[in-house]
Amino acid sequence: MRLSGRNLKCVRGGREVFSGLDFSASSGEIIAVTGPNGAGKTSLLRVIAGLLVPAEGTIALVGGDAELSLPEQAHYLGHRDALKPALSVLENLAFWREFLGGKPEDAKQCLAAVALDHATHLPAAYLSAGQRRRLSIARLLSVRRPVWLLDEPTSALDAAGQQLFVGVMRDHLAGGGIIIAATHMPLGIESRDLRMGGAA
Ligand SMILES: Nc1ncnc2c1ncn2[C@@H]1O[C@H](COP(=O)(O)OP(=O)(O)OP(=O)(O)O)[C@@H](O)[C@H]1O
Repeated sequence: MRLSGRNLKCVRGGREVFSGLDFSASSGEIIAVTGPNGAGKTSLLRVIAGLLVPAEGTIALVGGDAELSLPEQAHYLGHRDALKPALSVLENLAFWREFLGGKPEDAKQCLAAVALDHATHLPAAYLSAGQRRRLSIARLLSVRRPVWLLDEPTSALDAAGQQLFVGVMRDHLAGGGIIIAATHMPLGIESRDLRMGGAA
C-alpha cells in the first residue's frame, strides 16, 4: 500500500498556507510532520483526511480497498479529543465504533491496550487530559483502518502513556499500516521527517 500526495497547495482564509508539497509513505512507514506554529501541519492532515479541499494537487492511496475512498480507510485523530462528556468511556467507544462502521474490535481489549480498562464506566467528563487522549487512541484500535492521520498524538500523555502509544504505533506499522503524524515532540519511534516551513 502506498499513500502519496503530489504538488499539494492549501489556501485558508485567502492566504496560501503551503504549495508544491509532495509526500509519500508505504506500508509500515511513519512520517513525522514537523514545523513551526502555523506552518500548515494540521491543514495537511485535514487535506489528506478529506476534510479540506486542496487548491491544487492530488492525493492517492494505491493498494488499499478499491471499494472505499481514502477517508473511509483513514482515522483522523485531531488535537482535540472528540468525546461526549456525559457518556462513559465504554459508551464513547461504542459511539465511535457505530459511527465509523466496519468490523468492530473487542472494546475491552482496545481499552486495555491504552490501560483504560479500569475506567470503562466513568463518564468522559471525569477523565484527565491524558486519559481523554488514551481513549481517543483506543478509537484508532476499535475499527481497523490502514491509514492513521494523527495531530499531536502524544500531547497530554505521561511517560507510561507515551510508551504504550509507541507499542500501539509499532503494532499498526507491523500490520502494514501507514502513519502520518504532526508533532512538536519526538514520537519515540523511528520516522521520516516532513518539515514544513512558514511563520507563526
Ligand atoms: N479556518 C481557517 N480560516 C483561515 N485560516 C486558517 C483557518 N484554520 C487555520 N488557518 C491558518 O492556516 C495556517 C496553518 O494552520 P495549521 O493549523 O495548519 O498550522 P499548524 O502547523 O498545524 O500549527 P500549530 O503548530 O500551531 O498546530 C495558520 O496561519 C492558520 O491561522
